[in-house]
Amino acid sequence: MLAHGVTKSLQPVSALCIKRMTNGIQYESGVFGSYSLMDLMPKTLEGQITMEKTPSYFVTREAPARISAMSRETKLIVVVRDPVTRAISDYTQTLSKKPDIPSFESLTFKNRTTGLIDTSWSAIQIGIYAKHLDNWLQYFPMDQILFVSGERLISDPAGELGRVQDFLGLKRIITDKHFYFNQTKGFPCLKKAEGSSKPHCLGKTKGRTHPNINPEVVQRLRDFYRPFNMKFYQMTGHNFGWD
Ligand SMILES: Nc1ncnc2c1ncn2[C@@H]1O[C@H](COP(=O)(O)OS(=O)(=O)O)[C@@H](OP(=O)(O)O)[C@H]1O
Repeated sequence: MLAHGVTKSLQPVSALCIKRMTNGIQYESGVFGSYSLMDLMPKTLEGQITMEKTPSYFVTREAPARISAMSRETKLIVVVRDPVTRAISDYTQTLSKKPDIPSFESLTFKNRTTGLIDTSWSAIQIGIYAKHLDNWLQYFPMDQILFVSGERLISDPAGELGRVQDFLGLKRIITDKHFYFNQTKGFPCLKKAEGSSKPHCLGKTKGRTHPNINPEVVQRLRDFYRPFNMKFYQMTGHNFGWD
């Protein structure tokens, strides 16, 4: 979005504080003192948009009330992907940091014999999008929330970013022309990085190879998520095509 020249990111230190503030709107620490979310936001001039990115907000129970208290006009953008793939991606990320964790299959079930899924495992819990959205809708109307399809972000990045630009009231200046498909990476990349003439792909931690998961376990997870996905499609008025 920096291509627009009207967007502004938080400074790293502020972003760090805000990230940690998910545990308390009045984040307190001996070093930083006590801040409200607004105090940490950089000043925004007319024509600028301040953006803050913290994936865990969507699943943090206290976040909607706190963000609404800061500004009820805040626009919210959430990237969602098939919750089964999301759970495997989440596991892959943890595995890359802690190679000794138990298998995906054993973490998925509370009881493998009965097929009871462990919904307290965060990799599973996060994908119950309808439940998290319910919490946000207590504070924000649906038209202030944009759900971006993680799948379409890969198959048609310009189209999906078109929706983001429309939602933010920006001119559609990011188009197909900005992207190319990088065969080595297996993902779309930018033809030119910001402030450079060189192509730019996302880093090694984005687009990792996932481990093979037992197809029966994948099927059980598909069955588990189906009703929640249906509810989510109904709430958002958008079929994400995960079933
Ligand atoms: N263009 C492009 N290049 C690389 N990766 C892409 C791209 N578009 C979407 N993706 C998908 O983004 C997934 C990683 O994003 P995350 O949600 O984990 O990012 S974040 O750290 O939470 O910000 C990552 O998930 P994994 O495939 O599981 O690694 C990708 O599938």
